Amino acid sequence: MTVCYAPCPVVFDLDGTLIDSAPDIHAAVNAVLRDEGVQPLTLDRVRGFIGGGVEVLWHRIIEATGLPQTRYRDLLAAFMARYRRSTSLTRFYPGVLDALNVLADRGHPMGICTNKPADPTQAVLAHMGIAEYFATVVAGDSLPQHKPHPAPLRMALQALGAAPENPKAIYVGDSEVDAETAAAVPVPLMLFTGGYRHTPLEQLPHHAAFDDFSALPALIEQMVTA
Ligand SMILES: O=C(O)COP(=O)(O)O
Ligand SMILES: [Mg+2]
Repeated sequence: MTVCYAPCPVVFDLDGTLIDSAPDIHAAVNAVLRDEGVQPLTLDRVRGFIGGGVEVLWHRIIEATGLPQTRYRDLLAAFMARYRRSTSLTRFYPGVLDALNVLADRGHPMGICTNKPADPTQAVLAHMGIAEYFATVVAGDSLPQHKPHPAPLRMALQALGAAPENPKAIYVGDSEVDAETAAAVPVPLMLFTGGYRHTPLEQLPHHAAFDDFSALPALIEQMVTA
C-alpha cells in the first residue's frame, strides 16, 4: 500500500534539539577561560547558558566568573575563533538521523533556525553529515534579529514555502527561547524534552512534546492530517 503524505514544512532548532553540542561549547568556553587564568565552569553550568546565542552565552559567563565587562568583545572573539572547530564532542540525540530520513522520504521540506552563528552552524552540519537535508538555514547572525524575535523563524518557514498559501508548518525545538519564538510567529511547536530547557514542560506553550525522535514523524503526520 502506498501512503501519500502532504508536504509540511518542518524547521528545526539545532543545539539541544538535533544535536547535543554542549560538550563542544563547554570545551571551547573553558579553553578561553584557561587563557584568561580563570577556573573552568562545569558542563551543567555552561549547558544552562545555551539557547540565546553567543552574546547571551558570554554575558552569562562574565557574570558567573566575575571577568570584567570590558573584556566582553575580546572574549567573544577568542571564543568565535575556536567555535567553528568545535565539533568532535557533538552527538546526535538518539533517533535523529532516522527521523530526518523518514521526513525527507515523505517529502517534507526541512530547514534549520538556530541562534548558533552561521559559521559554526555550517561547520557542525557538515561534520555530522546532515547539511543536505536542509533547504534553508537561518542562523543567529543571519539577520539583525535573533530568536525569540520571530523574524528568523518566519524567514526559514517562508523559504520552505510555508506562508501564506500553506498555513501548516511546524517548528521543532527544545527551549524557552523556542517556545517564545514559535508563539510569536505563530507556528505550532513540537518540543523535544531531552534538550537544554530549564522550565517545567507544562509552563511552556507547545503543540506536542516528545522525548524520543522515533515519535516525531507520527506526531507530524497527526498534525498535518488533523
Ligand atoms: O547557540 C545557542 O545559544 C542556541 O542554539 P539553538 O538556537 O540551536 O538552540
Ligand atoms: Mg536549542
